[in-house]
Amino acid sequence: MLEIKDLVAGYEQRVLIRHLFLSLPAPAFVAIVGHNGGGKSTFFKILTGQVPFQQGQIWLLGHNLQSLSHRAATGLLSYLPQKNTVSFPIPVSNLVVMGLLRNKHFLENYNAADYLRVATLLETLEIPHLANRDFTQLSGGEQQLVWLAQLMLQDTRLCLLDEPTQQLDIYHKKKVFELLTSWVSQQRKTVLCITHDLLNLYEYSGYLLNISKPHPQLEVLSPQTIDQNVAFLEKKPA
Ligand SMILES: Nc1ncnc2c1ncn2[C@@H]1O[C@H](COP(=O)(O)OP(=O)(O)OP(=O)(O)O)[C@@H](O)[C@H]1O
Repeated sequence: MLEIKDLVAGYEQRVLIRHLFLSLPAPAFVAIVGHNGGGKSTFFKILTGQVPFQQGQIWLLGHNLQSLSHRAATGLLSYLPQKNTVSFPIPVSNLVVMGLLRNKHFLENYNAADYLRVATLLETLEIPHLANRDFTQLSGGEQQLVWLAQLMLQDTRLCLLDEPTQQLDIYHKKKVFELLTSWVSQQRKTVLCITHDLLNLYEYSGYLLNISKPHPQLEVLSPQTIDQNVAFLEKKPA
């Protein structure tokens, strides 16, 4: 699914990722953790082609990342950034349906079946009441759930989510982690999820990648590895 060999990356003089090796089986849930400014979002920006890397090789579903253009558009992966803004009024269902954009021909309209899929997803996320609301007037947490619905609609094998539970209340954090891990077990998706909510992960299986460690590697998610990583992250960053 995802093979990384000797990745070195960062910005100008500051190297953030040093000699990262990773071999990720599919499907899998991976929690990506680390201190603020440690390079987690940068790692996703490398995978989506927004930030170049200095050294190494990345293979995604058998494709060499450097030979691919417009990766997100190819349908290989979907990506939910940490900050996503909309500056014009738009009903929630019209924003979510755009998750189907890559399946459409130029100028092809969304149809009733598309909107039915949107309605079903909004039900799954327990936000059907938001369907006709103006997105720009929603709370931060409500907006986050709407973006998640749009990402789900893209239906890609690899999903990258940058702090999808950041603004959610306790109930919805739990609900979203349940949903993400169920995509893996039931729909065979591979989900890479940047999060600071380690304490929400005790009951799930998958992996943990701590970008702040000197030699980050996949660790099997378990109460023990969560506790070890919490203890590590409680210390001042090096
Ligand atoms: N375009 C850029 N040019 C130069 N430096 C950048 C750029 N984008 C991010 N950085 C720096 O790179 C470092 C890592 O940023 P990144 O957003 O990857 O961290 P993060 O681990 O996702 O942090 P957080 O947990 O706070 O979201 C930060 O110090 C940031 O200031």
